[in-house]
Amino acid sequence: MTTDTATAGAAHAAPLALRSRGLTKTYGSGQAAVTAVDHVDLDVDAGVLTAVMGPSGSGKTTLVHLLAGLDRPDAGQVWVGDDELTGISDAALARIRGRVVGFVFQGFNLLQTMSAADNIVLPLRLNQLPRDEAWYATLIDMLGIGKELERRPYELSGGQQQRVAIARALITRPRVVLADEPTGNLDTHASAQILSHLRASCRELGQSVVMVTHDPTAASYASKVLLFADGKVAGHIDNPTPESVLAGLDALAGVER
Ligand SMILES: Nc1ncnc2c1ncn2[C@@H]1O[C@H](COP(=O)(O)OP(=O)(O)OP(=O)(O)O)[C@@H](O)[C@H]1O
Repeated sequence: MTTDTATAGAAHAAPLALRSRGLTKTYGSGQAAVTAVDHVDLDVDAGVLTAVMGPSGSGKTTLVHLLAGLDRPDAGQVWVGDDELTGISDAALARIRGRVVGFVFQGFNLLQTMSAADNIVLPLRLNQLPRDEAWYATLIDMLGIGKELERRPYELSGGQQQRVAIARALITRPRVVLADEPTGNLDTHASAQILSHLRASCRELGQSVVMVTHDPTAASYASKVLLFADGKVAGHIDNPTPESVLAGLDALAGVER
């Protein structure tokens, strides 16, 4: 992810999964106003895993909700590929969002009355998209959930549920998957598995993933870490390691090492 100042709509050498210009969101008004996202320009490369890190309250969740079209900005624009998510009707937004954006949010509810398999294909039904059996089989195989398909979510472990949620996010082949703390409640082993799957879906399947995390180890699975502070992009780290991420966060907080 870069913060270049290329004009919106200009040709780019590398394909972009996601783009924003002047993205701004303020909560409240008057003295109580908080600008959670403050004129953010982003270019997210296609086919890579990007992590977003920063202090609590810096605006990360607000940012991914705006990028996903789950929330409306006060100003600015968002594009997923060539589709603009801003400045369109709710109906048009829902139509685009259902087809081009996938979500993996912490505690994102799987429907308990449905089997894992039915949960996974639900976005296809909701968006009247055809089922691609080969793609379904690829996802089940990559995520290792072949034995879990007929079980209900409450019969699955947290890690298994999260893998089902990832399959559901990927089933429509969305251009972008946005994930908010996708490993927040998982143990180290389950986290490593989920992150490997997300990274593999980028490397092997050309998926683009933007993931908010507080965990430097989780962030080190990404190709790029975006550092976010006070609603703004404060820098980024290429090819991150847990150490370089910690150093970046310390620098952000003004901590000497
Ligand atoms: N619905 C809301 N109403 C009012 N203020 C909000 C709302 N949602 C978020 N905020 C405020 O906006 C700022 C950014 O919040 P946000 O949740 O985006 O931060 P974050 O970086 O994701 O935080 P954390 O890492 O703690 O989850 C915070 O000051 C928060 O209090």
